[in-house]
Amino acid sequence: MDIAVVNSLSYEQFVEVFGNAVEKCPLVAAAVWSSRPFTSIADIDDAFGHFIDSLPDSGKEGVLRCHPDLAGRDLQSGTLTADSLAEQSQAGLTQLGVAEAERIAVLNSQYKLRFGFPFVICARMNDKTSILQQLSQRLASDHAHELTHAIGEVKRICSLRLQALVCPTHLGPAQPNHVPPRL
Ligand SMILES: NC(=O)N[C@H]1NC(=O)NC1=O
Repeated sequence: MDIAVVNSLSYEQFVEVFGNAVEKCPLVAAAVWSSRPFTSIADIDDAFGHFIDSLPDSGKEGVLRCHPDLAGRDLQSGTLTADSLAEQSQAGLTQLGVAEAERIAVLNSQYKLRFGFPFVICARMNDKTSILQQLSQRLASDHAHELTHAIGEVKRICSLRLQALVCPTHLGPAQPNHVPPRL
């Protein structure tokens, strides 16, 4: 879908297409629709990012709480969203050994107990080793830093989901040696 098509979507259609850009938070897409017309994917991405940043801490925590645990119950019971399943699978989290699965489950519980929201990381930019490392490291963080870090990861996940939905064409003609926008 290109930008012109995105800009032509009704809000119902926009929420249908982008409703899971932020995991299980269609409200974000519903709010971002007001920022049309968009000029590029980067522009859409900025609108999602600004809306998330504008939330109070309780709203940011709410966004995090909509995320499933990595390698958690939803993965085992087959109830992950298609986006999340593809991401967790790419990071190798569907292929964990018994010890690795146990370790991530223990760390996920400790993390939730400490911060009151689940550990969130952009699975597509990591593998199971770096995820386990960062989970241990971030457990030692303080609440304010961790909230900021986790929301940064939500925005990374969102950027990659947007890139998969919108093709990088612009309203103007393609430039030679065109470099796609960095998200
Ligand atoms: N908990 C968590 O990080 N979940 C997510 N990460 C990601 O890349 N996709 C998710 O669903």
